[in-house]
Amino acid sequence: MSGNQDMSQQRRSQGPTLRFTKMHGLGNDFMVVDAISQPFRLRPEMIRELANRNFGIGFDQLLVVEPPGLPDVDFRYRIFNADGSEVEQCGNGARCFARFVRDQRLTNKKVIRVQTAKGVIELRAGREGMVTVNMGIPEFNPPAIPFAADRRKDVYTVDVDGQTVELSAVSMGNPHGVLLVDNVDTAPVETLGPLLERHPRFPARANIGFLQILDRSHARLRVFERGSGETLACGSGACAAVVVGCVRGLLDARVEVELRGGKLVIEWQGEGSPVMMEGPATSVFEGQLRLPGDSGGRRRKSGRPHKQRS
Ligand SMILES: N[C@H](CCC[C@H](N)C(=O)O)C(=O)O
Repeated sequence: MSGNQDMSQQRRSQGPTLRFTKMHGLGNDFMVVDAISQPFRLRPEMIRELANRNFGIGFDQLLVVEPPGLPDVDFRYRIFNADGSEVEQCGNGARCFARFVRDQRLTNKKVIRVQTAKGVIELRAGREGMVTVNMGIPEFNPPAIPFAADRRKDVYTVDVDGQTVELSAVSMGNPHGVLLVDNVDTAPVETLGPLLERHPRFPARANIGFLQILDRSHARLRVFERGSGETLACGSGACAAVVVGCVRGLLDARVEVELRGGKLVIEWQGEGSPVMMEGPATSVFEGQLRLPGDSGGRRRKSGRPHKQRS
């Protein structure tokens, strides 16, 4: 589908129908697809078209539910940004994932273990659509983020756009850069966000958080997300910001993070321990669309099912 064609023009080529649910976590919005009960395979250019808010469905990320690839997990959780890139982690998406698999009766468990591209995370469904996620243990070692530095530091200086900025770097399974700002409302998100997202010192690109600390247990945050631009909320970004604030001695173990779309509660007991995130998951509508004839769950030429990545 070329860039200027919209979904309606594609309806003539009668491909498979795809059922999906539109969801969001504090306004960070998702197309969620059950790829267990329906065949599913989308190329990056198709994901970009579907993510388009004028010609497609419109979303920050596509979340895909697949059968587990490991013995001790319930599902596999794949995440694609609006630019079609597949990534390792999505915190707001994890909460919506937990709500989706229960709403769709794919499980009745309250504690759900899901395999992501970077490990296993645990989701716990609570009351009134609230979900708590064990987001795993943050990683500060530069090669593991990845971030180009000869050794780990709490604060790095990075040359960008003719200036030198101070930022911290951490992985929540996905890479994050975090800058401290006086006021998120006036922070240079639109200018520095895209430049740092693609900065050479982040060889896999990065999500860039702008953190305003109000006191030791309250903060405000805006995030320019890798592959999606600024979103109304970023769960892994809130986790990254809190652990950075803790390591720099500026935040306590339990922090309420105010994002443009609402509030998350983040808890972290220090190095080596996992980050816990609690927040809402909202289901907006269910839909279905006709995919172009050359997409969907067509089996590989050899007739074997689409290879499950390990
Ligand atoms: N843009 C992110 C993925 C989505 C993260 C965000 N939506 C969240 O809630 O954690 C990345 O490329 O690593």
